[in-house]
Amino acid sequence: MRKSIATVSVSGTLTEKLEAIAAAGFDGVEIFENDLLTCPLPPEEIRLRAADLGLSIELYQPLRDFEAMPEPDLRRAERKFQIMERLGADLLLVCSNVSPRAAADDGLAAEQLRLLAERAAGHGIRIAYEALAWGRYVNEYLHSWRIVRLADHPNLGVCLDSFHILSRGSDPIGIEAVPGEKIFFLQLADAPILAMDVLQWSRHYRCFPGQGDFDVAGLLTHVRKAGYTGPLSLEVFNDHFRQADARRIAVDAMRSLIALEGSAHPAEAPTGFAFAELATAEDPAGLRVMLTALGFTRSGVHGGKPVELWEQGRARLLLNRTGGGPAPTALTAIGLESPEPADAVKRAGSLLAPVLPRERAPGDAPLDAIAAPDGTQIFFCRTAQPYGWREDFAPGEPAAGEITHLDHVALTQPWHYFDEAELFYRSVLGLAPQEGLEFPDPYGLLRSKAMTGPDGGLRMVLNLAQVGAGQTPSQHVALACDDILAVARRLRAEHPDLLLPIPGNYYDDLEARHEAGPGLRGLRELGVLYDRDEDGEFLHLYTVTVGRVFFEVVQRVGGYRGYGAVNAPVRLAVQHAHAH
Ligand SMILES: O=C(O)c1ccc(O)c(O)c1
Ligand SMILES: [Mg+2]
Repeated sequence: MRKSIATVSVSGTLTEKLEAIAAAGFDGVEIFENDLLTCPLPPEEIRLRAADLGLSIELYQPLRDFEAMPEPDLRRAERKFQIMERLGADLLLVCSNVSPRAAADDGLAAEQLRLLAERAAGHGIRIAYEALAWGRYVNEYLHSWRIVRLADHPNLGVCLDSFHILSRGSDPIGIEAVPGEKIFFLQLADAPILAMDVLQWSRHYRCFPGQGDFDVAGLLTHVRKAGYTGPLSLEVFNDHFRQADARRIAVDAMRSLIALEGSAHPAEAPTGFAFAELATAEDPAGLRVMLTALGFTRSGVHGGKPVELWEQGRARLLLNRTGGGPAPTALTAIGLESPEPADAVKRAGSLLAPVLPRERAPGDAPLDAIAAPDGTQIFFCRTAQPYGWREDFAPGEPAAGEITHLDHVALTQPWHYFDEAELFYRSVLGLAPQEGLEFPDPYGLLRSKAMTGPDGGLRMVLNLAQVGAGQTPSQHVALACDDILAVARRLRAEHPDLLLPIPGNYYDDLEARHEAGPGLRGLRELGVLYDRDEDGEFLHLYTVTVGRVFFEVVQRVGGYRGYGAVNAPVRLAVQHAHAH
């Protein structure tokens, strides 16, 4: 289907918006009235710009508060038609009346819309009538369709907007009863479920399909069944997107439509972590001490690059000293076990992820990599033969210790691009978002969302440092083990300085919340934190930060699926105290 986007969805002047939208590969645009009013170019010039960029102007919007009024304002409508003719747009969006002067009278609304459609026809223009979720009387899509049917004019149809339909909890199955040729336009937006006034929700929190909680794909199925053949057009009002880079947001928008249509290259989802890679200084003495204390050994060195392989069980860490400079240790890459790495990278490319050039010497295993929104490199690879990446390291046997594998990695996301990251991991890696959480930090708020693979094999946590919390490190590698108390005892005995100390108040509260069973005994002395849900228990500890990264050791008991979120504020507060 043709792909379009409303100019209100991206930042900039109208010409900047059009350029960004065209660069992302869209076929058309909806021109939002405010973008035209504030543009110094005459409509004829805008028309030419769009044409030069290969964009068709799909729709002009909106005409407000028109129907069911004491008098229809046809003079205003005529002026809009003239502008549209100069613009080369032949579809006008009329959104349902919000004025207190509107009458609750479907017959009157239909009569006036019919008049409008008749006038529009004289200019070769058609009218798409949209029920705003907060319309005074018309706020359900089936109501707008009843009025359109009553008006019965070939130049009048409905505009369906997924936000208005799904925010009100209307059942989109009713769309199938609307003849496809009477659906003049389809606007798509997603949103997180929020308990707030629907107008505020719509104007500030819309996001692209796949970034929120609505079943936009389900709605699209009904629209297709109805026989709609027009464009898929994104219409997103979002405070962050308005401030972000237009080109980047436009690409994100296009990714959303590709994922929604299901037209990306197919690939099986990664099944787990092959490795996590830390970029580190020339002589990462502190990091080596930390890894040794955690039970890792250096089991291999890369044949051609200053990269060390540190292993314990199936937990694998690469220390990459290529940068060599004084930059602090940072988590810069992850390797994902992929059934078919070449397919995985094709899928990522078809979803507009930047595919990184392969840098490998002859004889090295092929490594396909892409860049995640935060710049983290993601390698699709296989640890096992043939083409196992581990062979490049002349590896010895991994050490046997308590640590068994990587449980999850947590990545810090750039400020205005959290939604982009969520859609990226959802569409490219097949991860499902869990409930978004917010944690108090002594100097701000940390927003966090866990993303999990189909069988729980791959877990990632996306963090967003809100205002003030920017200094708190939240990039970390979580290591799974079967006996966290043994790990904690050894650290406590040999490297007490590497353990993040946990306040006694935390344990007083923990003992108040949970009966002191055998699981809880000794946690206070060892600095181990605890959580429990219906499915199991979770024990975890944190190390101090090395550069910009810290480690977490976790033990999952039973079917516990979370990440110890209740304990995050304690961790953040202690990290602050440590850093200052
Ligand atoms: O928020 C609004 O006013 C508005 C305008 C036009 C639309 O298509 C819409 O969905 C909302
Ligand atoms: Mg709309």
